[in-house]
Amino acid sequence: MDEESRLPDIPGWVLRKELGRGGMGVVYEAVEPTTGRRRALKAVHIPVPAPSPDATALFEREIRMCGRLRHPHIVRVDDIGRTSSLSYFVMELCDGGSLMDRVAADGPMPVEEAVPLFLQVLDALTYAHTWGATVHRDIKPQNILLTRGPDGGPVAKVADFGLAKAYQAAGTSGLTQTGAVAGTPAFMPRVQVVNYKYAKPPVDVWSAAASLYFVVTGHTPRDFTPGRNPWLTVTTALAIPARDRGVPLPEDLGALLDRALTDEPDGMFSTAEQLAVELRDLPARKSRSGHAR
Ligand SMILES: Nc1ncnc2c1ncn2[C@@H]1O[C@H](COP(=O)(O)OP(=O)(O)OP(=O)(O)O)[C@@H](O)[C@H]1O
Repeated sequence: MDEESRLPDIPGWVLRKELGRGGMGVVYEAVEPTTGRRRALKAVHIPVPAPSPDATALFEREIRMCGRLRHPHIVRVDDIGRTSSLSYFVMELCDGGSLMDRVAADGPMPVEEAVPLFLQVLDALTYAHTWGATVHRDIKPQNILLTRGPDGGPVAKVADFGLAKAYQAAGTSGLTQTGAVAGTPAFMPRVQVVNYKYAKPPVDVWSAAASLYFVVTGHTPRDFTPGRNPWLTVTTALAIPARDRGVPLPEDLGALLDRALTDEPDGMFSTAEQLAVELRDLPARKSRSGHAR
C-alpha cells in the first residue's frame, strides 16, 4: 500500500502527507484544489462504539467556540467537519512544526531565541484568558507551533485551543476513552491533576513556564520514572530547579522559572501578563550578558 492510499478521504481536500500525530489524532498537510489554499488538517478518529450525537455536538461546539479566537499567536481554525469515521478541523499551516519537534531535532534552544517566542505565547494566553474567556488546559511544546512572520522572523502560534475541554466534555459521554483527565501530565500543574475540573488561567501560565523550561533545558520540570503512574508523580514530585539540569542558564531566568513552577496554588502566577512582564524585564535579557552560572 503506498502512502497516498493510506491517507483519509476528506471531501473538498487533498491530503498530501502526514505532519505529525498525537494522542488523539493525526495532522496532515492539506490542499483545497478549488482555491489552492494550503492548510493543516487534524483528523480525530471517532471511537467504536460511536459516541452519542449529543457528545459529538458538544465536541464540535467547543472547537467552534475556539474558532472565534483571532490572534497573531493563536493557530487560526478555518473549518470543522465530519466523515463517517472521523471528526476533522482545518487550521493554519505552520511550516516550522512544533517546539517539541524542534527540541527533538536540535536539542535545547538558546535562551535568546526561546524567550521572545514565549513572550508571544504569553501574549496569546493573555488575549484568550481575557477577551476569549477561554483556558487552553493543555499548553505544551507539542501545541506551540513555529512559522515565519512577514519579515522572516520566527513566530510562535498556540494550537489546539478548546480541544482539551472538548475531549473532556465529550469524553464523559463516550467520545474519548482517555479517562477523566485529558492532557499531558508532564506539563500540568498539580492543582489541575488533583482537580481536573480546575481550569483557571494560572493553569495555562504554569504550563507555559513548564514548556519554556523544557525548551531551554531539554527536560520536563519533574522527573518521570518509567513504569510509575505519571499522574502520581505530578501529585508527589516537585519541579527540579531549572539550573540543576546541566544547561547553562542565566540565574534570573532559572529563578523565575522555579518561582513560576511552584505547586502552591497561592504562589502560582495568576495571569499570563504577570509572567510576561517579569520575563521581558529579566536583567540578563536587558544586558544580554547573563549566560553562565
Ligand atoms: N497547524 C499545524 N501546522 C503544522 N504542523 C502541525 C500543525 N498542527 C500539528 N502539527 C504537527 O503535528 C504534530 C501532532 O499534532 P497533534 O496536535 O496531533 O499532537 P499533540 O498535541 O501531541 O496531541 P493531542 O492534541 O492529541 O494531545 C505536532 O507536534 C506538529 O508537528
